[in-house]
Amino acid sequence: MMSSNNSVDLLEDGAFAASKNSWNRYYSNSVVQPLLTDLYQITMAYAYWKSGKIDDHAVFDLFFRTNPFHGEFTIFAGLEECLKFMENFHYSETDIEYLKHALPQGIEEEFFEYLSQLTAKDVTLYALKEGSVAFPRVPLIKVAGPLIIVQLLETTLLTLVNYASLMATNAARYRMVAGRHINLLEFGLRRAQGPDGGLSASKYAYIGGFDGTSNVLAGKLFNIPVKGTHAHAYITSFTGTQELKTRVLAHKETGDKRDLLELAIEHRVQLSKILDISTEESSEGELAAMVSFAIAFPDGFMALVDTYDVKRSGLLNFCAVVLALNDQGFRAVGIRIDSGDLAYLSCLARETFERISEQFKLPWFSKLTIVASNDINEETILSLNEQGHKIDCFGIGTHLVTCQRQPALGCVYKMVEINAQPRIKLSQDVVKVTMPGNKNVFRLYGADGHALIDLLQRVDESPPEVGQKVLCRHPFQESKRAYVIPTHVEPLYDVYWADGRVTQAMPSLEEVRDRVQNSLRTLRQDHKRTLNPTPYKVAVSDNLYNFIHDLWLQNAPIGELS
Ligand SMILES: Nc1ncnc2c1ncn2[C@@H]1O[C@H](COP(=O)(O)OP(=O)(O)OP(=O)(O)O)[C@@H](O)[C@H]1O
Ligand SMILES: O=P(O)(O)OC[C@H]1O[C@H](OP(=O)(O)OP(=O)(O)O)[C@H](O)[C@@H]1O
Ligand SMILES: O=C(O)c1cccnc1
Ligand SMILES: [Mg+2]
Repeated sequence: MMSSNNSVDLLEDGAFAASKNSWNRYYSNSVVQPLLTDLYQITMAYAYWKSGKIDDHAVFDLFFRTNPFHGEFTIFAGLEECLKFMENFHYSETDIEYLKHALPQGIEEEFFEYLSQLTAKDVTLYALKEGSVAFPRVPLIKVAGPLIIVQLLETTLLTLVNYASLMATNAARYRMVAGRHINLLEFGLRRAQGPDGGLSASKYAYIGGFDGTSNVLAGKLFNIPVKGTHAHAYITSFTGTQELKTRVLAHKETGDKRDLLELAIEHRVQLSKILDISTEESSEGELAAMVSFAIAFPDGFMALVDTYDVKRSGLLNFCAVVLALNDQGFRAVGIRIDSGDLAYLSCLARETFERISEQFKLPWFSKLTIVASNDINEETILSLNEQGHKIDCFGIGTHLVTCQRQPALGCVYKMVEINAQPRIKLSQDVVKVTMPGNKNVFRLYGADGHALIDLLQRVDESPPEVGQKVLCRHPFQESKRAYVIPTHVEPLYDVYWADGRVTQAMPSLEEVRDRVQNSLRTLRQDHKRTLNPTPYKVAVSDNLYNFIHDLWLQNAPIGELS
C-alpha cells in the first residue's frame, strides 16, 4: 500500500510518521466566516437592533430530534471548528461594504458601525465533549449571550455541527459492522459534496474510526494517515511488455541487478501449472504494468487485480511479480479487488496465496493484504460478514461521504430563554416542541457500568447524586417515569468559550477519535445493533417536567368549539 512515505509498508506502521506536525492547529477554513450565514440572521439583527433589543440576553440550544441511519445514537462532532469560528468572528470592511449593498435600502449607518465592532466576546458556549455519543433532544451546544450575536451564530454553528456529526456517526457505524481488526480507508473525495465536503468527510471519517484517507490535503491539514493503491488506468496504460522502459531491479541487500520481467515470466510459467491457469489467458499489458509498479515501489507493491479477470489474469500476474520481487529481497503488500463478488474473490485470492505460501515455503505470502472496494456500504459489509470473506481492508467512498442512507442530520438551534424568561416553541408534532429554559444535562450510569439515561434539569436544580434515587420523567408522556439510582453521574457540559476566548485545552484529533470508541463502549449493545436497536432514554427531572407543562398550558391558546 502506498503512502506519502513510500519507503514504508503503510499497513504495518500506519501513519505518515515523518511529520508529527499538524497544520490543523493553524488551519481555519477561510470559508467559515460571519457572512457564511442566512440573510435572515442579519435582517433580524437589524430589526433587533432597531427595536432596542441590544442588551437582551438569550440562551439557545443546538440539538437534533432523531438519530440518523435508523440508529439510536449519534456522535457529536464539529466543536473545534465552532470554536475557531467564534474566535475569528468579526465583520471585515468588505463584509460591511457588501452588506450595505445586499441589505434592503434605508438601514441606518449606525447599525453598520455596530456590526463592524461586533465579536463573540460576550458569549458563553457550553457543549458536550467532541466525539461523545449523543441523543435526541439533548442540546449538543448551549449558547448564552447578547441576543443579536447569539442569533447571528445560528446558521454557521449548524453547518459546522450537522455534517460533522452525521459523518462521524456514519463512520462509527462502518467501524462497528467491520469490527476492530479490519482496516477502513476513506476514498470519497471524488464523490463528496464539493471540495469542502470532501475535506470534512476525511476529517470526520477519521474521528469516527477510519484508519486513513486517500485525500492528501486532509493528510497535510489534519495529520491523518494518507494511504492508497492505484487506479485501473495504470494497468490499462500498458498494452504489452515491450513498453517497459525499465526492467531492472537491484537486490535490496546485495545490490545484485536482475531483470524483474524475466523473473516474473519464469515464475508465471511455474505458477500456471500449480494454479492450473493457462498463461495464454493472462494479460501481457497487466503483467507489464505490475512489473513497472513493483520497480517503482518495491517495498510497497500493491496491485489492482480485477482489470481483466481476477482468476485468469490478475492473480496469476500479481503472484508472479511478488515472487520476482522476493527473488530481489522485497516483500509485496497485497491486492485490491474493485469489482465482482468480493466474498468469493477474496476467498479465492486467499486460497491462492496460501497454496503459494506452502509451495514456496514463504509464510508471509499467505498473509498478503486483500483490499476490497466498489460501492461498499454498511449492508454490504454485514452481508460479506455473513457469507465469510478474507478481506483485510475496505476502501469506501461514495456511500460513506455522501451519507447516502441519510444525507442530513436535522440539528436545529432554538431559543429557550430570553432575559431570564423561558421560551417554548409549540407544535402539533410533539417531537418539535422545544424544552424551555436554561438547562443542564447529566448522564446517569447503571449498576453494570453502562450509560442508562440522560437527564435534563433546570440549571438551578442540584445535580443528581450517586446512590440517590432520582425521578426521571418522559418529557411529554405523563405516565412514563422511572426511578434511577445512579452508580456514576457524569455532567455532560463543559464551558468551551467565555470572556472572548477558548477556555479548554482542545484535544487532538487522535484524542477525539479515541473518545468516540470509548464513549460508544459505555452504550449497551442493544442501543448499537443495526436492526431495530433499543432507543436510549432521555428524560427530564420532575421539576423540569412541571415547568415545561405549565409553560405549555400558558402558551397554548384555548380553542373554541362552535
Ligand atoms: N459477495 C457480495 N455480497 C454482497 N454484495 C456484494 C458482494 N460482492 C460485491 N458486492 C457489492 O455488489 C455491488 C456490485 O456492483 P456492480 O453490479 O456494479 O458490479 P461490478 O462488480 O462493479 O461489475 P462491473 O465489473 O461490471 O463494474 C457492489 O456494490 C459491491 O460492493
Ligand atoms: O466505490 P466507492 O465506495 O465510491 O469507492 C471509491 C471508488 O473510486 C475508485 O474508482 P471509481 O469509482 O472512480 O471508478 P470505478 O467505478 O470504475 O472503479 C475506486 O476504484 C472505487 O471504486
Ligand atoms: O488509492 C486507492 O485505491 C483509491 C483512491 C481513491 C479512490 N479509489 C481508490
Ligand atoms: Mg467505482
